[in-house]
Amino acid sequence: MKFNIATIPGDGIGPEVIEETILVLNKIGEIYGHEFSFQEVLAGGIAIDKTGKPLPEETVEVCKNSDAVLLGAVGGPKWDTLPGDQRPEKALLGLRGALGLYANLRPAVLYTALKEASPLRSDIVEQGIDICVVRELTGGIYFGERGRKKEGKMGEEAYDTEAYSVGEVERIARTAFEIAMKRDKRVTSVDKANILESSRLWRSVVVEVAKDYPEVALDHMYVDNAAMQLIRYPQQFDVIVTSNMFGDILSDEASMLTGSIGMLPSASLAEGNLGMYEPIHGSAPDIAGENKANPIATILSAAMMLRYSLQLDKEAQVIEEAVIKVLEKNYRTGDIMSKGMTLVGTQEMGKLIVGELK
Ligand SMILES: NC(=O)C1=CN([C@@H]2O[C@H](COP(=O)(O)OP(=O)(O)OC[C@H]3O[C@@H](n4cnc5c(N)ncnc54)[C@H](O)[C@@H]3O)[C@@H](O)[C@H]2O)C=CC1
Ligand SMILES: CC(C)CC(=O)C(=O)O
Ligand SMILES: [Mg+2]
Repeated sequence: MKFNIATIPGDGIGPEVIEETILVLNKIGEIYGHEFSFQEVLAGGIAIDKTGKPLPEETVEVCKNSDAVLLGAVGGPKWDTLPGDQRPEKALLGLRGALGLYANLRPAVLYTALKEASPLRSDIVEQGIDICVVRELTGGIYFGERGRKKEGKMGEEAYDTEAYSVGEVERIARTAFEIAMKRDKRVTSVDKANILESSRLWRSVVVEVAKDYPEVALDHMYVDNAAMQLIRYPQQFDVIVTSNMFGDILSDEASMLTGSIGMLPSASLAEGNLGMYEPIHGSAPDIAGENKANPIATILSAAMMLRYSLQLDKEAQVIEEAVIKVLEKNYRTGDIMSKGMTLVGTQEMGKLIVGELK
């Protein structure tokens, strides 16, 4: 079959990890007789440099007309002094909004081969970690009203607004319960309902949605406690459903349980089949251009793309198995390196994974 994939390499390590991922997809195409047609488009800092805008209209159009979107990362120090609404990161929010990508799935799985890379106590690590963070992606404080007021009690004030509607919470809660039904049937809803009105609404809507899923055990946790519990005893979590900002923060934390942020993929899903797939990390300016970035998060994001947008389950599994095989052969990028392992760069890791595809 033929599939049209929009690719957005973006900035920093984005182009490096996307390049390896395209090699993996091309090899999958060759083995299974699919044609992946890649159309590269601009977003982020590179788009600002080339067009003056972080998210050109053409990019949105190409993405809307594709079967799926694969993104590296955007942002970097070069653009840090720009006003908030002109920054590269605005492209991400713009794309998520324009494509209606309200559900962000971030699976944190500790591979057996990487147990030594986890910073957790060995008795905790031995039990294995498999958590799915379901993050609301088109609402909350990243999309709320923001601005500045010239006069405040102590001078100029700045504000950002967290707001959620019943409809927004209901659809993300439903996504989380549907996912839990295919897993261990446990949902933890994370909020700050002891303080925030938006969290109180969130909690009441999640309780209502839960009534449609009597087989799923639901509990609630305040976000500060959840941040601590993730380290103390991660096995207590199966599916975590939470708001845009809490999910952003908790998933970076959860990534470390699996060894590195360079391991965690994500799928951002809309109502239909269209989805955007990206590693959860950013553009990592500190290692950009040095062939040091771990491409596995992006390669596993491509596997999620095959599974969720292209319905190629078998091919997705083949990619995931190839990643495991390379890790079992003790190859490591710097972020997951430990004693006795073989250190490889971004490109070598990509080629090793391609070599394991069967
Ligand atoms: N989805 C996106 O495009 C995102 C973009 N950003 C942007 O990226 C820029 C840098 O942000 P940071 O806060 O530094 O977060 P970051 O995720 O880019 O980097 C944090 C740390 O993790 C390391 N790291 C990240 N990905 C890695 C990989 N694949 N392999 C090995 N090490 C990796 C980096 O070297 C750095 O030490 C900023 O402009 C930020 O706004 C941040 C998060 C998400
Ligand atoms: C750069 C932000 C807009 C987003 C972010 O950190 C993320 O989605 O993980
Ligand atoms: Mg983030």
